[in-house]
Amino acid sequence: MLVRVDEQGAYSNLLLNSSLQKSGLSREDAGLATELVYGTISRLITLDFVLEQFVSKGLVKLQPWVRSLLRLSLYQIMYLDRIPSHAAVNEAVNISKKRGHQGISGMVNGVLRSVLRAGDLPVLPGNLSEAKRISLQHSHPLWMVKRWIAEYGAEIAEAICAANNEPPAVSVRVNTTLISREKLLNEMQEQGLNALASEVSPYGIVVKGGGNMALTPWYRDGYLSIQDESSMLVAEAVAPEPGMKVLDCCAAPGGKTAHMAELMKDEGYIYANDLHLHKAKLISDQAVRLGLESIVIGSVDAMDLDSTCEHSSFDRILLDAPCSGLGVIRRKPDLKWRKEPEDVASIAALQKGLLESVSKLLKPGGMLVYSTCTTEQAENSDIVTSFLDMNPDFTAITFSSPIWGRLQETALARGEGIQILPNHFGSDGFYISCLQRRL
Ligand SMILES: C[S@@+](CC[C@H](N)C(=O)[O-])C[C@H]1O[C@@H](n2cnc3c(N)ncnc32)[C@H](O)[C@@H]1O
Repeated sequence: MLVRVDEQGAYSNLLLNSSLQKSGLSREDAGLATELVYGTISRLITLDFVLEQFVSKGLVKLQPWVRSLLRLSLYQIMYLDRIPSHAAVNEAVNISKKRGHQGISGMVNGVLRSVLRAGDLPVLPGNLSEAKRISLQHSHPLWMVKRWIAEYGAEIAEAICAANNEPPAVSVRVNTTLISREKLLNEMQEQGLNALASEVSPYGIVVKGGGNMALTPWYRDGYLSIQDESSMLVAEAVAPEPGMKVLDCCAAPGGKTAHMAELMKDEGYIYANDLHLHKAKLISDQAVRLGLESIVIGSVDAMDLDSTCEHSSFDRILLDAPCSGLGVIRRKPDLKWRKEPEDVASIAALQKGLLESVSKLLKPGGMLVYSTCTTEQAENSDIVTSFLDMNPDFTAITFSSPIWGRLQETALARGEGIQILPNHFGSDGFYISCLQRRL
């Protein structure tokens, strides 16, 4: 998997899902494989910085599988307590004997044993700038660290990077049309799961060490969906009521659409649209699984919704916009190596156009929620602030969740919305802004 991500640009989350499904590994081994793949990818800059000091001909000259093997082994030595270092080295030597020749296994053995002798790593040069130090120590691209320092200051930038390297918690959203959170929580605890009520969302349960929750009968029977806790706040911010007419402009795979339908007790009408038809189909799969009938699927460019839907006709609109995704690096660690600074500017131009266009479809007195899973103000508060400047008939309103007070204490109020960072609650980075059209 590591070679395929490195060489062919494969997406680690998709590759892991498909490989683990085929592997027949036990729950524990699948968990370890996931940790090894994500951990090695997450810590790439630090691992390569250390390895460069021990591989005399340099990492680029190595065959891809040898480079990946060294990174994987060093990751275990530096970051995992449960695997004894000598076991990681022996395993690496065995693998290199199987895949290569004597010379390669000798080199792998030599490099890793020198690493062990070197003691505590990494040893960083003392003269680094703050940005460079954070980049090397927490393994994030320098441009990203610099952006976060400029936006949030060095201390928060470092906390974001550290949080991004923590394995994400598994959280599920309760389908309250079928069961209450309390009842599902009790069932889970009775079955021996380490399950706790989410402190971020009243619809969430955090499950530790429970493996893949999509394989449980609760998932099959529609009692729960797998969703990040921050992401659960978005439908709550939309606050749709039974009987309302709701538009979800960029809806696939449908997590927030389904949540809105659940909040509406499946009474009313939700038009769930996504540019990509194959992705829009995922929304109907979820709706069927969850027993939700109020969702109607569409597939057009959201820029064209204002010519296909009646103006001023929706009570609520959710624009969960396509974004750079820099708030979800914990779940998709290879994302930090794929993104370029230019990506933020180009997606911001699209977001601005989408917000302007879909806002025409909102009824006077209705509410439009703009959300993204990114940390970048260029995609968040800047978009909302400039929209409000251009549209005086809209005004930003306070998020009406019962946990708003707690959110307000921790998350940042930014540009008429809230910015949740990955270090705030250990959930995804999200931006949410509620915009009301004046009557
Ligand atoms: C952040 S994701 C939405 C996640 C979704 N709201 C959920 O909770 O499951 C953004 C979605 O926007 C879609 N998209 C991108 N550009 C679009 C456009 N111009 N019009 C409509 N959908 C678009 C993508 O296919 C992607 O599924």
